[in-house]
Amino acid sequence: MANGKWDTVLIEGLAVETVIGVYDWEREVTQRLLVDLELAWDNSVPGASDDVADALDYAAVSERVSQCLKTLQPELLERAAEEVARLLQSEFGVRWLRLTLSKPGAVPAARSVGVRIERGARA
Ligand SMILES: Nc1nc2c(c(=O)[nH]1)N=C([C@H](O)[C@@H](O)CO)CN2
Repeated sequence: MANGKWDTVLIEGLAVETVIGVYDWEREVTQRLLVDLELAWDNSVPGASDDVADALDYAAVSERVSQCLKTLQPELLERAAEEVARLLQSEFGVRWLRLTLSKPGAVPAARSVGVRIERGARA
């Protein structure tokens, strides 16, 4: 963040049911993805105004991310992550983000598998 603040807005464990996967059977079912987001935002402005219009509205972001994933129906988690990152930057003006996409059912022997990306710059 240009003003030296390192504030974030968090979304943790956002569950989205969608078609995702590379195998034929995966194109016939929905599976649960979990989305974790750290989004750089200057929280001092809404902290002073107490106005949600100054905040990064985590409810609006959650709704849009969920809609994106349900529509995209990608094969790879990597593709899903890139598209979500792109919309957060272009539609919500997020300058930096860390995004984790988990697919808890994908590897039965693992608690979860997934990808994590960071995009943009804090400063
Ligand atoms: N790096 C990745 N590896 C794999 C992915 C993926 O999205 N990214 N996907 C699959 C399959 O769809 C898997 O989830 C089925 O269990 C395999 N590897």
